[in-house]
Amino acid sequence: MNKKIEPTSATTSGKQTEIFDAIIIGTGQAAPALANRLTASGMRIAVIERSSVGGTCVNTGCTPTKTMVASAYVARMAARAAEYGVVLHHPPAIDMKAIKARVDKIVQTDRVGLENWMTGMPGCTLIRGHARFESGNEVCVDDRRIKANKIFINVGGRAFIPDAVGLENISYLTNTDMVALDIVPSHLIIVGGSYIGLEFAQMFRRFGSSVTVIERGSRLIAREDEEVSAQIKDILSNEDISIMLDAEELQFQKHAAGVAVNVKCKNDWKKISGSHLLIAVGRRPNTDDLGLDKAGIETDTMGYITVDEQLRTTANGVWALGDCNGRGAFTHTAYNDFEIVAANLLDGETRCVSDRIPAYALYIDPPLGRVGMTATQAKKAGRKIRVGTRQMTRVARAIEKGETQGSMRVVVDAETNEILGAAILGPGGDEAIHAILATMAAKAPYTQLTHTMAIHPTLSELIPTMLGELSNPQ
Ligand SMILES: Cc1cc2nc3c(=O)[nH]c(=O)nc-3n(C[C@H](O)[C@H](O)[C@H](O)COP(=O)(O)OP(=O)(O)OC[C@H]3O[C@@H](n4cnc5c(N)ncnc54)[C@H](O)[C@@H]3O)c2cc1C
Ligand SMILES: NC(=O)c1ccc[n+]([C@@H]2O[C@H](COP(=O)([O-])OP(=O)(O)OC[C@H]3O[C@@H](n4cnc5c(N)ncnc54)[C@H](O)[C@@H]3O)[C@@H](O)[C@H]2O)c1
Repeated sequence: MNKKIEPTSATTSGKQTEIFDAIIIGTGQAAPALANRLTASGMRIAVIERSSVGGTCVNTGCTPTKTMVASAYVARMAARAAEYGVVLHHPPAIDMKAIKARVDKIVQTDRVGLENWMTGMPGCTLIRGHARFESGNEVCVDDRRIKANKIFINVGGRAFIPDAVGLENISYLTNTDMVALDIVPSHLIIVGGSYIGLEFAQMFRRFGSSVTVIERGSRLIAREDEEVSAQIKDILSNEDISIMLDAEELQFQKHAAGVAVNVKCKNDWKKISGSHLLIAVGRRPNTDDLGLDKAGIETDTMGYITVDEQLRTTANGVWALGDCNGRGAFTHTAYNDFEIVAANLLDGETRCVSDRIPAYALYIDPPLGRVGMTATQAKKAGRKIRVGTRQMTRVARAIEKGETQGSMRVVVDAETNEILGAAILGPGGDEAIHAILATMAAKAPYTQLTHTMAIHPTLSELIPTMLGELSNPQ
């Protein structure tokens, strides 16, 4: 049985102050693991959460969306069943309430598991409410005042809502509303053609919605190389998702169908109407209501907390982890922030945020796995590069699976043979990319992979082949 360690208390200006060894604000993706390490080292800690334990990832981000992506994949394969010689006697239908029930069950299991884990840690007190700094080492939660010499901020972010004509007069959805839907919108209009917009676009198209994506840029998911953006556009267009690029200006109005959007694309105004509108144009950090000024914690103009390489803020004894520090916007970057802070604080190491190799995936189908630099970024950084590519139409496993959209690309430093980055857009691309990530982390030359026997038939077996056919230096 866990032994509970109680906080001590002191009285400051008539108000009882509870004293802990450490405070964690927000139960994002760094907090639970950090709480575990801190309490295991004997500290008494307070963890403060104003909403659902597990934050964005568990409740309104990765977990519900990837659960929905799985349902959307089944819907797609059911619709394509005849191509595989599988005869369905009735056309497949979508039961959105059942999809939502599956999502809710998985989310709840994760959330409750995390909550039980944290409340079961000896010396961990979970406080419900909104935390605000009173000073560099004091935090208020409603009428409770708590103090600690170490404070960790893991407050995450929320959907950014742009200033746009008419938006204040209509109802719109964010990622939080999307994962709570138990109906299929007849026409979903999505503003924003990046991670959130594209994942929801494809899944709701597969559930049966008409979908229009409106993107301000001249291409989708513009952080990627142009060829990758173009292939992603083709994948979505092939499923009859309508895509409007170069949307310089938007105006919103109520409409009998739900909402109308006037879109100015290259000086030409177009009007579309739909039943539902999703705003997916980025995130903003939850730092505007934290009282950071009282603690001397600086932010940039967007509200991201300024941190150094070890994630220390400008206030002594205060760290910021996860999306709120602007150094990453993924669950794995938040978790890596925990690993850096815990290693430096508890294990005597000096790990830095710049040591990590950028890596992420876009969960459309097929998924895009990404590591390191794109070819464009590598060239901008002044590197002489060699590029390898292979289309999925030339990958045996993709052909056998009937999933030949996409390609893989790798960027190698022409002088050092070091792998600088890669993109795998294809079935299992989110998993296969890890072989390249591990090779990069080991700082091994690309020839390490060309000399490794791979398993047949896999997508990964073509990585050495692709590396054996690199372009001339460019
Ligand atoms: C739709 C969607 C899909 C995503 N899919 C993926 C994916 O597939 N893979 C991936 O890696 N990333 C994904 N992300 C991003 C990922 O969810 C975040 O990067 C991740 O949750 C990291 O968050 P965090 O640790 O910074 O905090 P969060 O998870 O945002 O949690 C912060 C917590 O702090 C609490 N809080 C805030 N302010 C206060 C306060 N003042 N007092 C008390 N509590 C407070 C909040 O209630 C919240 O619970 C997705 C995001 C979205 C929106
Ligand atoms: N698979 C994943 O790991 C995953 C999935 C979802 C979200 N996320 C995280 O969530 C974060 C937010 O994702 P996101 O897609 O909302 O934001 P984003 O910042 O990645 O992209 C926003 C997109 O909206 C466009 N845009 C901005 N203003 C616009 C306007 N007025 N009209 C039309 N288009 C406009 C931008 O050009 C851009 O393409 C990401 O940075 C990512 O880290 C990750």
